[in-house]
Amino acid sequence: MRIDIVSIFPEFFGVLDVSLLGKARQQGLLDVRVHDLRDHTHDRHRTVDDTPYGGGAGMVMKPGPWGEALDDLLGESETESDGAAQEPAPRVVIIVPSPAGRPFTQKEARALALEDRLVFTCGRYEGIDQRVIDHAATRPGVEVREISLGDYVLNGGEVAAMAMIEAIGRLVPGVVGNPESLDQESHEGDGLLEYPSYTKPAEWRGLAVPPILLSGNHGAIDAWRHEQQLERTRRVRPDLLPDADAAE
Ligand SMILES: OB(O)c1ccc2cc[nH]c2c1
Repeated sequence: MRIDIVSIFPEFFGVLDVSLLGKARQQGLLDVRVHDLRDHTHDRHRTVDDTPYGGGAGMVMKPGPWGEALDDLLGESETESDGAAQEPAPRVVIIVPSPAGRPFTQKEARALALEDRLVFTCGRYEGIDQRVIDHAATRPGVEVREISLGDYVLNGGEVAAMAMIEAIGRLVPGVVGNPESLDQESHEGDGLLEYPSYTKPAEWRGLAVPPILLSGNHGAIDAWRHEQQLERTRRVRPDLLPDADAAE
């Protein structure tokens, strides 16, 4: 999978050189490229924002630099090209982190992990001129998704993009050493929250590991873990319960 990230803070993504995703990049499982939006400005101050039409507080990111950045990544759209016959455009999903977007879910992370190419456009200020998003959607082979991390507002799209890239990248086949470990996580499988985990020592600060986990009875352990998932989900996220369990 190739992932392109466009931001005015490219240094923000240095962390993608380390840990699991850094190893995946070295192994060629992920091809992550970070681009500075200001490389697509042409004035001395490398300006990327301006005042909003219609008034209001804050600044809006200018369409020009974004249009050129996406042209650079995706090739010029048909309205700019000479209209000559082209090969079918490869599919690309442009992800626009936005508090006005659709909530990001593990289900969407799984789907996006199957894509060949993602482009993250990280806005700042009051956001990106809407025409950038509208025009991007007309590009051949491009799907644009405005996605929110949750019902809160960050200062820009970089943190949201980083979270989504980690959630998606770890699901790309080969990135996580033991793919079975992904099945037991929250929001996977039956959608319940994960059960509590314990490791040595058997007692710590007067707190013992639940005896069932030391029994060696794996059928009973599985049953106990499922009940723990149900109890935790009822307590913390009843909205995730299957209808039958919710009625209890
Ligand atoms: O909360 B967010 O996910 C988010 C995303 C993008 C921008 C751009 C300016 N503020 C933002 C907030």
